[in-house]
Amino acid sequence: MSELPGIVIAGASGRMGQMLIRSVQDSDKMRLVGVLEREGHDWIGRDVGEAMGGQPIGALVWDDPLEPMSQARAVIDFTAPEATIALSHTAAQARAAHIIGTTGMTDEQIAQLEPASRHCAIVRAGNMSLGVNLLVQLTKQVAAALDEDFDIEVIESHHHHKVDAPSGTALMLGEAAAEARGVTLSDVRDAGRDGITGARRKGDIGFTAIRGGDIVGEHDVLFAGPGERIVLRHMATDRALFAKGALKAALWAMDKSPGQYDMLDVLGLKS
Ligand SMILES: NC(=O)C1=CN([C@@H]2O[C@H](COP(=O)(O)OP(=O)(O)OC[C@H]3O[C@@H](n4cnc5c(N)ncnc54)[C@H](OP(=O)(O)O)[C@@H]3O)[C@@H](O)[C@H]2O)C=CC1
Ligand SMILES: O=C(O)C1=N[C@H](C(=O)O)C[C@H](O)C1
Repeated sequence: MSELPGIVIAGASGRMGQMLIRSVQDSDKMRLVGVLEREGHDWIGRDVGEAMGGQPIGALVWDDPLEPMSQARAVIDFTAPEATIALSHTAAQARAAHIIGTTGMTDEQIAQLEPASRHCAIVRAGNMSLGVNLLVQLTKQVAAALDEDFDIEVIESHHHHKVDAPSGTALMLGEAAAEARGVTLSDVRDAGRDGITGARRKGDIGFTAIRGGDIVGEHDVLFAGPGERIVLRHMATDRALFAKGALKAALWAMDKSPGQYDMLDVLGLKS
């Protein structure tokens, strides 16, 4: 029996789920003990390698999370808000680290993760890439250096399947800018302009969401001031980037005390 730590992937048939399964299979630091899909999904009970159209890999698709998670040190979860909240209870019960990439969670849903975080480590980030997390820190630096004569806009582009807006990453960047300015994002957030909106309110942080084609994920933070503009940009061209960050977070979190963490903790970028 392998000594490598066991990993479970939730949302197995999803875009990120399948990418994560391939990444764990390619890793020599962890082993896949099972994957999760929702009750009634036609992959349930099958070997996930075969379900994905390839060779069997010895990991089954489960609808009962407790079974595979009893053998796991971490579960990686890129699904949907309601699925993530339900899974947090099982991760807590199994004392497995819960790595959450799911975006689109409301403040109320995020608060519902707190009881689980008393029993296991939770790492949650709207973007698991090194580049975006560096961009968060750069955004803080630039926003702190400029006054409100510079209007801040976060512009994000994603594929046409994406269901939430603004993206989790855009919100991370907006939070970073707001924190650096000493304001609360909900007080200055300006999203979804349409019609006679009135002039831009000084100090607002605006969000624009573009959806189209197969764009993996692009984020600009624009600082538009009198006579000059600064644009900080990240462009993701491959979802493997997010999977790489998630695997790093899983290895990091499995030995951590219960609590809530983010990718700045994992990457040692906290200022
Ligand atoms: N933090 C990061 O770095 C990144 C985060 N993301 C986020 O990850 C999430 C998933 O993205 P993506 O893979 O593109 O989406 P997909 O729609 O391709 O996959 C979502 C998966 O979650 C499952 N799922 C959805 N709702 C439920 C539910 N209620 N119960 C159980 N399973 C459920 C789906 O199953 P079914 O098909 O049966 O509905 C599917 O397998 C999104 O929130 C996205 O924004 C994406 C990339 C990077
Ligand atoms: O849904 C996606 O695809 C992505 N979602 C994340 C987000 O909402 O920011 C991260 C990445 O941009 C891809």
